[in-house]
Amino acid sequence: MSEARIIDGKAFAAKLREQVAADVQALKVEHGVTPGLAVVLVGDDAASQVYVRNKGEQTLAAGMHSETHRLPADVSQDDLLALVGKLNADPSIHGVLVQFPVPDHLKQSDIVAAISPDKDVDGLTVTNAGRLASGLPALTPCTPLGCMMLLKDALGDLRGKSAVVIGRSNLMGKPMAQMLLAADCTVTIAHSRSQDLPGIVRQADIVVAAVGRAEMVKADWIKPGAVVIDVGISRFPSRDPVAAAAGKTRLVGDVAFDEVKAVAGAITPVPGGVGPMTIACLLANTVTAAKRLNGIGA
Ligand SMILES: Nc1nc(=O)c2c([nH]1)NC[C@@H]1CN(c3ccc(C(=O)N[C@@H](CCC(=O)O)C(=O)O)cc3)C=[N+]21
Repeated sequence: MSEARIIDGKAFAAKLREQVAADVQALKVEHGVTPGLAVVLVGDDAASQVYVRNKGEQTLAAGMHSETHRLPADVSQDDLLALVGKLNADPSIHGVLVQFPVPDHLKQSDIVAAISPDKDVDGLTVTNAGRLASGLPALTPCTPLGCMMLLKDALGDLRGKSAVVIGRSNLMGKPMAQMLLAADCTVTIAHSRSQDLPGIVRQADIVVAAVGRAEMVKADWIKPGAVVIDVGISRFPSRDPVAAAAGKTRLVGDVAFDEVKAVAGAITPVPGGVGPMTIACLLANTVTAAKRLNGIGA
């Protein structure tokens, strides 16, 4: 058995962003529409600051309109919902995203519910979850969408494959399972309460790990040749003590990469796998939303 192919999510995401930029250019020239994304950040969580800055930069680089709204950590639910309402009504904005997590006094589900489903580029509203589950045109969550693109690239046809999704969050596990099902996979959703998780995962041609437990998925869980997609991102202090003292972190996925790559057929690394796809898919979803809001075929 040879070593797994390492799936280069960073390169794939760069190509997808080029495609998005070309779509944006065509929308501007042919329809006079510039897709616009508004990101709302509450408080000053360090990781969120980095993600939101990256989103803004990549949105601009694709030729789109970008707005970042920074609100204080103690903002009231009413003030936050008022901003979401304003963005829903703003014709220059086609995508509205509230960065999570939000401080404890705010209710995530109520915030999501306030976002117009047609501008819900995170695909988190009940309306979009229902559309996805019903096979209707939807805006779908960016991370599972990126995983599907990588899987289709790695495997071509997914029909009839056995897929195991580890994790059942609304943001990742559930929509991932729906997308795999729509692609005619035989889908199992496993989670922290599943009995014999290793035994379940060993059946899979496709493993998507999205539990948020560092290096939980081991080599002896993997059927030889399986495609392994690692969605986990855990942060630890850098191995270099000097860098660690300066606050540098290293990212670790849900998969024990070094051992699993000896068994798998293909595997995504962390970082450089699914993460970059998430932001590229956010841009793609914003273009999709802009087209639909303007009645342009999409
Ligand atoms: N409303 C909302 N929508 C989100 O989509 C959302 C969110 N809130 N809150 C946080 C999570 C996390 N997330 C990531 C985006 C990009 C990378 C990414 O680009 N990761 C790089 C590394 C980045 C680094 O070095 O920190 C990689 O994996 O190679 C990771 C994670 C989006 N999220």
